[in-house]
Amino acid sequence: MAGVAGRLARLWCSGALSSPLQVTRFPALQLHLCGPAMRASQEDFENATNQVKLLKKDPGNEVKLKLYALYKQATEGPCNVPKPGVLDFINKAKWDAWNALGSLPKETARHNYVDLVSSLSASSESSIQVTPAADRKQPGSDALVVTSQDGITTITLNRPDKKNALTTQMYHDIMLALEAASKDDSAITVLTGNGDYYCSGNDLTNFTDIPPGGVEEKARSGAVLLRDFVDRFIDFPKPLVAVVNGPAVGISVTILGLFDIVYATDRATFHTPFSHLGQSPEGCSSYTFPKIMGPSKATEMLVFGKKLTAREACTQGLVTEVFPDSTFQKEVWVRLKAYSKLPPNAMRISKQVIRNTEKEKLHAINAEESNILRERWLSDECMNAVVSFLSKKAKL
Ligand SMILES: CCCCCCCCCC/C=C/CC(=O)SCCNC(=O)CCNC(=O)[C@H](O)C(C)(C)COP(=O)(O)OP(=O)(O)OC[C@H]1O[C@@H](n2cnc3c(N)ncnc32)[C@H](O)[C@@H]1OP(=O)(O)O
Repeated sequence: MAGVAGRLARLWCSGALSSPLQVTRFPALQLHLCGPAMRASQEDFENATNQVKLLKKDPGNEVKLKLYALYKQATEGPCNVPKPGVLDFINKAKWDAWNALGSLPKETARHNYVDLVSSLSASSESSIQVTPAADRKQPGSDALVVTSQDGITTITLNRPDKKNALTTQMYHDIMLALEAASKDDSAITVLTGNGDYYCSGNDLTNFTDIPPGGVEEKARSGAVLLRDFVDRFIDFPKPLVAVVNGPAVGISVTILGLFDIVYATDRATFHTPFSHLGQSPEGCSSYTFPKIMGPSKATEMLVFGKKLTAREACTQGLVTEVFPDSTFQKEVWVRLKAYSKLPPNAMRISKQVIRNTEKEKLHAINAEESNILRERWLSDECMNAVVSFLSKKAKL
């Protein structure tokens, strides 16, 4: 718990709380006790802590301190640490905020925290809404945030400083999240990214963690992971929507052929530079792309690494609809919320009728692509491209 609180504190107190005058004059907290019917569950609370990380608007110092205090009270109870010195402005402001909650019960603090996050989310332009309880496992790291509301489960890639590049942990977490979403009571599942990128594809540092079995072992396990990962998309039983909030690279583009709908901001681009990287197509794109856009356009993308704009990708049929960046989030979520109210069983069955005929073929293609890529990863062409990127000599 201290770790989460620490991260929250670091996240919000680093720059924003640098003015001690500003933070020390916030008014006393207006808190009220709530009855049993108003209590938030532990899961609501955990969802709210995830939601907080996705707020797009800075809520201001006072609110940040309120959140900090409520979080501490909800997780640790009344303030129990020594008061920081008067010159330690930031920690003193935080201590004051926590201490001001007195003996407020943990449950009430949890409820007030959820309430506060909920009001912030409603007023922010974030695409993600505060989530009610959903019967699902949370993935094991902050790099992926899963929320559920209004019949929509949203899986958000949350490594904006690394352009949402996919670590091996994230592949595993996405698989877990898809598994849970396939069983929860949501009607639609969405994959999106936090920050300016949708996803920059495979994290190239995945190549640096070589096990005792050497590079062959690494390539072998990488191919198994890739195959499992793509299999989950092939088999996903409910409508799967990509909300492409910015540029997309590599595997985040190829798997779009397995989504049911792809909405993109006009700022998005679609780039599969496999030859540049000494690699080969995956995500079933060797089959879905020629089918979607014809073999020649698919070759331009998958062999020559042509980067498509959102509008070009829409013309080619890879993207369903493009929205102006300024209204993207609003328009897309209004649309998805309306769709999510349709009868969920009918939607699921209709999706399966559309997709099931291809499933067996897609699994075979996935297996083949993964095998070919395993060999590619051992090639000089691939090694050189990865070393070049990691030594900052090359970018796409
Ligand atoms: C044998 C191993 C197997 C492992 C298991 C794998 C299982 C599945 C594999 C599936 C295979 C998929 C194939 C692909 O996805 S190919 C595509 C790979 N992606 C790339 O090559 C993109 C590389 N990134 C870039 O070219 C540029 O970063 C960018 C995306 C064009 C953005 O450029 P920009 O100038 O705007 O931003 P920065 O470069 O400064 O990026 C900010 C920081 O983010 C780091 N970053 C970005 N993308 C990646 C990435 N894909 N991998 C690792 N790191 C990435 C970048 O280094 C910066 O970090 P820094 O701030 O620390 O310098």
